[in-house]
Amino acid sequence: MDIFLVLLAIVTILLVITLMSRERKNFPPGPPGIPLLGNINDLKPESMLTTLRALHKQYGDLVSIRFFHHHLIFVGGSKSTNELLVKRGDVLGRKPYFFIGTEIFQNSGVFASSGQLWKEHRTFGITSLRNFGFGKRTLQTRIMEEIDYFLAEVDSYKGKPFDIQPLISKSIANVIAALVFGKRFELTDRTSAEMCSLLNEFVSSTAFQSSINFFPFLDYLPGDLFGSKKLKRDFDRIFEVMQSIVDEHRSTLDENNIRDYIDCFLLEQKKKDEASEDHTFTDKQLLVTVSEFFTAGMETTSTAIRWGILYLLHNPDTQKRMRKEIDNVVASGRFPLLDDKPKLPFCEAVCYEVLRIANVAPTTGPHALKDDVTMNGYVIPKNATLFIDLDSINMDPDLFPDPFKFNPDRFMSEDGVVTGTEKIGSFSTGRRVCMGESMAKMELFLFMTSLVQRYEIQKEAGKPLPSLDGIEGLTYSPKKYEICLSRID
Ligand code: HEM
Repeated sequence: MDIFLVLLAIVTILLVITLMSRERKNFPPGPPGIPLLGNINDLKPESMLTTLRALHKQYGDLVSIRFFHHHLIFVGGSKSTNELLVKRGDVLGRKPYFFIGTEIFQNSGVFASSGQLWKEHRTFGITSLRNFGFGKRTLQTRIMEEIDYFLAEVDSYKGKPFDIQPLISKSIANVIAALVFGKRFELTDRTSAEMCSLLNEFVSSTAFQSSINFFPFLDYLPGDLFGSKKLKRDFDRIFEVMQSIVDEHRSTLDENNIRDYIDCFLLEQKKKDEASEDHTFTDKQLLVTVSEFFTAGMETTSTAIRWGILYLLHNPDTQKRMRKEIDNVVASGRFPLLDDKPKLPFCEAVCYEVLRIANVAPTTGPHALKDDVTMNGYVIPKNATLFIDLDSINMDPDLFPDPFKFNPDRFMSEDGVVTGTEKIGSFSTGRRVCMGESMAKMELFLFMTSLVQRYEIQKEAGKPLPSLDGIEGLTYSPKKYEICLSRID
């Protein structure tokens, strides 16, 4: 009898999966996959880039992948992405289930939230952070201060080979920390080093397309094959540190001296509490938003700078040309600034080429639609998980001929002006476009130009050039490498 029941249960489950995984008419095309299991063999997080490139080549802008009964739809290409996210505007609905967003960030914050909560806190975040320089030129002063510390630390290596990752992470973390926490950490600070290391590991060791993001039950299996338990442990520690920063702010909050984003939030919370209003300015919302801003603001930009240094190492002529341009415009004894940018078009073009070719965010995070959407003759169902494949824009040979070649001149017009940068897909587009785009571009330009002005980027004598292959995770990051930075005096 028991065996009969078990068999019946198995057959029922298989039947349900089969029925749920049946594709409707005009479903976006994709590889056929194994019955019931779907395409679990076709999309491996560690080789997602190459797989998605091949799938778009074969099937076009819309590609569907099935994990058991669950459909993932990848929208690629500039035209289709714009059609969906810009022309149709308000198509994105509630965030679908994904482990990181649902279990770790509890669908709070900005990145992991949706609907009214997302709208309110995206707007509040942008407005509050702007008071402290976010997206404004006044942020330059903060970045230049950090560059001073950064270069002093670089000097201490005296041209000897070293891994620049921890230093870049901590320096970039300090820029966002100034806006969000109102303070910078010493470059030797152990907590800051621990946060950066946990977050770097988090983004390189998991992917939005990992099975744990679609099948919550995997977290309950014994052991930690899918890394979900470690992820929870690491975030418990990150939240613990963030909570202590929030507590410190709460105990020293002064309405007449608002220091940073946390203060703005706490003040808003207090006002709403005092007015006995129902509101979303909860402690959980604060903790998650602060952690998201810190993660998004630190990891992506520092990864882009690391790619930039690596590409310059591989392209010494580009370094020389940047340095010549800087030396012609910037008097010795000071660093390049944003006001110099119009006179440093090649340097700016290099930054754009780094953003394009490095593909720091190869796909967006998961999204879902409010309703079924018909496009390019296919129907994208609202219960599918949707990803925008930004890599397919940045590597589109029609937009960027010979896309795998590092060629900053593709962004230079014949009369030496920066051009064509709007074609880049790196920050996504539409309502969910990256909140920190202008900050990231500012940091990339200022860090890269100051570094090239002062040092020659070289590989360690006798060693081969480090690989330009990256590690696929939540972001696409370079493998660990060492460089020598020899001072130019
Ligand atoms: C090179 C650097 C960066 C790249 C390539 C990048 C890329 C992106 C992309 C592609 C998205 C869209 C994600 C999606 O739709 O799921 C995004 C969202 C976001 N980014 Fe960035 N980002 C960078 C730097 C920054 C910085 C410096 C911040 C500073 C706070 C930031 C904050 C955010 C936030 C909060 C979101 C979520 C926006 C929303 O869902 O409304 N990013 N970023």
